Amino acid sequence: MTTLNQAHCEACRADAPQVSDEELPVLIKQIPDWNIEVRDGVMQLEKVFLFKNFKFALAFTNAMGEISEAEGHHPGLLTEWGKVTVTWWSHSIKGLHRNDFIMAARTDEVAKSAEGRK
Ligand SMILES: C[C@H](O)[C@H](O)[C@H]1CNC2=NC(N)=NC(=O)C2=N1
Repeated sequence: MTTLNQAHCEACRADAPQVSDEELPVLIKQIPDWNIEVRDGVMQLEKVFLFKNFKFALAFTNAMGEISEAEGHHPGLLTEWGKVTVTWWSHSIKGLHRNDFIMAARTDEVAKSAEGRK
């Protein structure tokens, strides 16, 4: 079975199913440091990554842009001095899809090799 951080996103179709109540605890266990937030009724995955300064935060942001473009699935990215807040959800279904868990795991992989982590 492919682990989340080696998987790839499928196309975001408007009729795709959201992650079920049964799948959610199984998937969230695989990305242990991510939080579930609900904003305007939309369930999202969120995690804050800390860096030594803005330059390193911006470099991580740009690296996230690269993998997002490659996968055709994009996060919310709040880039501040010393930290980046990454938020994943599927706009097309206004909630969480397996793609979001894949990209959260891929985000952790990018962060592992990012310079200037705190
Ligand atoms: C046309 C384009 O591929 C779609 O709008 C993609 C772009 N990136 C996306 N990213 C996210 N997070 N959710 C989407 O539904 C989504 N849709």
